[in-house]
Amino acid sequence: MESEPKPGGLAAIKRLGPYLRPVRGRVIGSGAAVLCSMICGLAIPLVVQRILDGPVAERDTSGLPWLVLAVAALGAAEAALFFTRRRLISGPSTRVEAALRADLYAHLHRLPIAFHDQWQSGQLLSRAVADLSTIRRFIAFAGIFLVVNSLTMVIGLGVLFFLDPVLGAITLVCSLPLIVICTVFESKYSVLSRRSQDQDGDLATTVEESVLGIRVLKAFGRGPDLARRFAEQARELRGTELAKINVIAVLWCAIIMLPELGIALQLLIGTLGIANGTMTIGTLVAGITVAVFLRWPVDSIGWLLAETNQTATAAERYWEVRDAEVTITDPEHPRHLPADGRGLLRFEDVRFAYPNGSEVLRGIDLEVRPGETLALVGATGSGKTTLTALVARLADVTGGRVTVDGVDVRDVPLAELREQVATAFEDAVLFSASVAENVRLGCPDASPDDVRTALRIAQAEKFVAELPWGLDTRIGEEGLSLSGGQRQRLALARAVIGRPKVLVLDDPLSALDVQTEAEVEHALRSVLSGVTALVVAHRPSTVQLADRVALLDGGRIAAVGTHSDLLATNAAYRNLLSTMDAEERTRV
Ligand SMILES: Nc1ncnc2c1ncn2[C@@H]1O[C@H](COP(=O)(O)OP(=O)(O)OP(=O)(O)O)[C@@H](O)[C@H]1O
Repeated sequence: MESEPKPGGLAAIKRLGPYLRPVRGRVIGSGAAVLCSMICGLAIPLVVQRILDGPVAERDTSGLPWLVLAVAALGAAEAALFFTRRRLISGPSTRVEAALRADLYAHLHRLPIAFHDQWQSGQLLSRAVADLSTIRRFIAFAGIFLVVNSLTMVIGLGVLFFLDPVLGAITLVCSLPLIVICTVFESKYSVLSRRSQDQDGDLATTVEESVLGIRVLKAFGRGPDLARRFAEQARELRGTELAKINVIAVLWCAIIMLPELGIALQLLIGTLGIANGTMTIGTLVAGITVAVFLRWPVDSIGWLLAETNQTATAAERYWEVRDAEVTITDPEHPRHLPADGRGLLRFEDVRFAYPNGSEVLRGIDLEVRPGETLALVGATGSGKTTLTALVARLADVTGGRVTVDGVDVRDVPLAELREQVATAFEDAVLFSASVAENVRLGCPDASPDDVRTALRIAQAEKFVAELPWGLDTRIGEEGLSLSGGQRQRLALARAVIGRPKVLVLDDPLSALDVQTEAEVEHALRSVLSGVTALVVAHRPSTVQLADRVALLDGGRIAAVGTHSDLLATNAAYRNLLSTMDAEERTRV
């Protein structure tokens, strides 16, 4: 996922404006506090000049206590204002980070499956965590100091010109090359910064995939291969980080050398001026003190520019996700599913093509009658999963329409549609939460009784009761501590708990033994007799439990009928069934 930075990284930072607006008072207050603190620091050399050219030069200490008090007061104010800055900014910066993160997370949920198919999860993870931390640091520190330190440099130069125009001119001339060097640095560093942040995302993807797929990797002994790939990616990232360090090192060299050169020149010219009587000792010491005070604002510029660059890249990466189009949205003129509808599911001349592929479905006409269980069979890759995804609008048809009780699913508010159409997938994903919480994902308002009924329907009640804390047992990340069959039964319970009118099961029974599978199907049919079910079947045993079977071939429904009719009349169906049979025997 590597890409060169687009021009306008600063525009990406500017777009964060609406998030900063509610806290702008505190951000400006924090900037003002640190600027005043800097001004206090810059005023101290002016008092020092008075002390040297007054009490010290004239050996008269009468005015000394007030001048010393002024230095102490300015020092105390400088410290207090610095403290105020930190107190003012810490709340707003973390609040902006939290709001950006919450909006990103909500957007990720609204984005269609097609988006998630194309994006590596590690890239999303690094944007949601690392990039947003970079943005927070910028708001709390780098952004404010970039402005304040630039102003301090201008004010400091003004003070130097006020003290002595020659001292001011020396500092100015020594600072000008820095602007050229910083511009060159800017363009080089932004390319490297983007590369390293993308490589960081790739690294996160590898870690995440390895952890999720740890069983497969162990079973196939592929751990060392992955470790090598990880080491290679880590090496690439290290290379980019080293290149970044090299660029910064050149910048730092200039940033340190030029002001030192300036101080040396000030000492030379100043000493000659004192010898000629054109400058006082107080002015020279004050000038040098101001030049030394300006070291931090000047020194920090390199680092602050690096942070700004990194933030521009982070903001760009953030907006890339936020700008991704939400293609599956609520209809403008919603229609509701009829309250007395019984779940008549129809596919009318349905066509579908993936954005980067050819047409998978080429005119599907199919009806699943209310209360009927229809098994969908077809060769691998024939489009069964794709077809099932269209019912709950996990993807939208590219032609034709899908209707539930006569209403186009695209006209139904998404929340209502997904309440009435429940889907259980082949890959039973469970979350790090209790059994009850996992089941309740299908219907957040469900009572404990509803949870138990759903578990009973899915034939999961018995094994859940045997878990150490029953319904409250937390199941590990993705439910890894449960067997495949147990996970699928929980996923099934989650699908039925909301008592949907239409149930779409994408082969959710594949990991169950034949006996348990039959029990689950039997329970499903007896308890939810009013449900219309579309079941992707990979096993003859599942097919036999359905009322009718549809054969998907070449992007069309090649045949529909009862299992026995199709067996008797359709050669392609017989062939497919014998393949399924052979596969099932090898599995047993
Ligand atoms: N996200 C995607 N982008 C592009 N093509 C895809 C995508 N997902 C699936 N396909 C392609 O669409 C076709 C149908 O895939 P689908 O998963 O619907 O088939 P299936 O019949 O469910 O297969 P199986 O029986 O193996 O589960 C396949 O050729 C597949 O490669």
